[in-house]
Amino acid sequence: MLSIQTLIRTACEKYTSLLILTVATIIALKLITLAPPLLLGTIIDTLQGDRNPASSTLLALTTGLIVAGCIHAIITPLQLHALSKLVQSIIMNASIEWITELIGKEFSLFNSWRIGHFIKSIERGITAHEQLLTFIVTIALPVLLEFIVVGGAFIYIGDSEIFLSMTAFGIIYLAVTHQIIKWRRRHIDAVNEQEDELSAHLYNTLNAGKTIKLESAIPTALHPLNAAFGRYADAAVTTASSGGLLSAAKILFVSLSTGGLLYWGVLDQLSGHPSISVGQLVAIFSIAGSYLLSISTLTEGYRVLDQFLADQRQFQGLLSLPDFDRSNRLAWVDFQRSSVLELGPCEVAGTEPLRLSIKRPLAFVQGQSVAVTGPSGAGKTTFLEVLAGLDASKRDQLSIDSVPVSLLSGQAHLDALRYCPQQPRFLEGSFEQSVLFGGSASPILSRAIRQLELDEIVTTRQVSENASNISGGEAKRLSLLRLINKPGKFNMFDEPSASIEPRLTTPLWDLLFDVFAGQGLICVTHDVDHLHRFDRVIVMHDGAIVEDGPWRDLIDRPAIRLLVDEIRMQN
Ligand SMILES: Nc1ncnc2c1ncn2[C@@H]1O[C@H](COP(=O)(O)OP(=O)(O)OP(=O)(O)O)[C@@H](O)[C@H]1O
Repeated sequence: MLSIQTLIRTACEKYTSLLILTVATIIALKLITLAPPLLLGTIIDTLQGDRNPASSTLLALTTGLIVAGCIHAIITPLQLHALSKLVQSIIMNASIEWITELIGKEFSLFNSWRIGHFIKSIERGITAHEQLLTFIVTIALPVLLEFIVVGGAFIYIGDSEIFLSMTAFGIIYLAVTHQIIKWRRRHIDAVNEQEDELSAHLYNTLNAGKTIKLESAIPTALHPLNAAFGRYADAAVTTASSGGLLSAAKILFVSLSTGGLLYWGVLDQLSGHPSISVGQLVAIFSIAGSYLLSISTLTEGYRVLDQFLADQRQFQGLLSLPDFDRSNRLAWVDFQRSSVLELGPCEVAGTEPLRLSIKRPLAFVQGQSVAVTGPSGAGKTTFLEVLAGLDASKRDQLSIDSVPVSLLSGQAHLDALRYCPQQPRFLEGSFEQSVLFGGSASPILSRAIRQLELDEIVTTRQVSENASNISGGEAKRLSLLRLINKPGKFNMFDEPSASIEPRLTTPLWDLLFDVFAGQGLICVTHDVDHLHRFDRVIVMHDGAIVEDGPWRDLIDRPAIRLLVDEIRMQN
């Protein structure tokens, strides 16, 4: 997570010329805004002081006033362009960095994240940084510059006491505002929490939108969402009302300070020996007014800063979650030609019975093909994910050629243990992008594409978002290509033949046995008709391994026959 200092350092080091241009345009704007009140004051004094003022002088002063307005109009878009370019460049790079970091988190987190909630937190984290940078460059820095410029102007006019009194009053105002902002923080947190909740409900509801409509269940489905809208509205009202106090403080500050200033000016004029002319009074009043407004804008910036810190804390929480690839792991290991994957006794807890309970050590030889079967909910996917090293808490018990997987770098781990989940997932775009995720095609791929009858899709189509333009069976077949294209030492498929039409089931298994002959092939499958083709079959029930051996040795056992009947019925 980027701290405020890092944001500022990035602006100074990487975007120096943009920063200089932004600051220069801001200074120019501040200086040019001083011109109209000073010129106006001079015009008034010239008109008042001289019975026959030179018309050329007055016309020159008036022209100066108009020219100042024109310069102001020219610099403003330039300043906005430089500012937004600076802020957006920094935020874009930071956002890319954050998302890369989040994608690199542990596998298990991807199951637990509530996507809508998560998206909202990221969005708010990014917006907070954007607002903070804008605040620093457009408010904090200009107010500092204005302090110097206005201070100089008042000293020049000879009224430094007025300037000091205004500044002291501004400091009191900021202190009061600080107390209000501190008191308001819990309301802000509450509204943020409700906003995240709302986003989570919205995502879930829209995700299930098609089914909700099919079941005519809109009122039921919208109930939690509507309740979330209600809670958000309540929290938003409280926050907005508490924000009213800040507005009241601002109005009080501006009216008391400008009123006080005018009071002093009027008394000065009435004294008989005024220390300043009417024109100077107009100029002072105008410059001081904009200075006081800038001080009140500072509080708005402070409110944003406070919000930023809250969003930063939440975002920091996400970024501090454990990474999959930690440093000091072995980037490269000289594995044996035919490796052995071993898993020690371990358990994965869940609802009773245990999701997985491995009582004895297991070994998988690379040349072996292994099927994992059992009824639905037996723990097959849980087991396969442990074997693929996706469960961080079991990586110490998992080893390849006696090297614990926990010691391997992320890349070495994922190159050795390849895993194809049950649910096909794609990126959007061309075949290489969407299916191979940017990888290049190996020589074996064209044969696999032909055998799985995917030629037409691969050559003519682009996979759309959510793969909505291809069928479920096509998606499943396409998803298998990744491991075929880039096999590892052990290749694990979760239900490779699920959703595949019966006509293509045998060619699919033929392909897998052919491509992965002599390499580790481990498949979770309900496809009992093809179990005899595997060297070894592991049968699971209630999270435990109940049988393990060649299918021909297992098939005649009465318990296995019963399980096979159960699996066939579920198919
Ligand atoms: N994230 C989770 N938290 C808690 N329990 C879970 C979780 N995921 C799955 N389970 C439970 O763990 C058990 C094993 O699930 P698993 O997905 O491993 O079964 P499976 O044999 O692959 O089932 P299927 O053949 O239906 O895909 C099931 O009872 C399931 O309800």
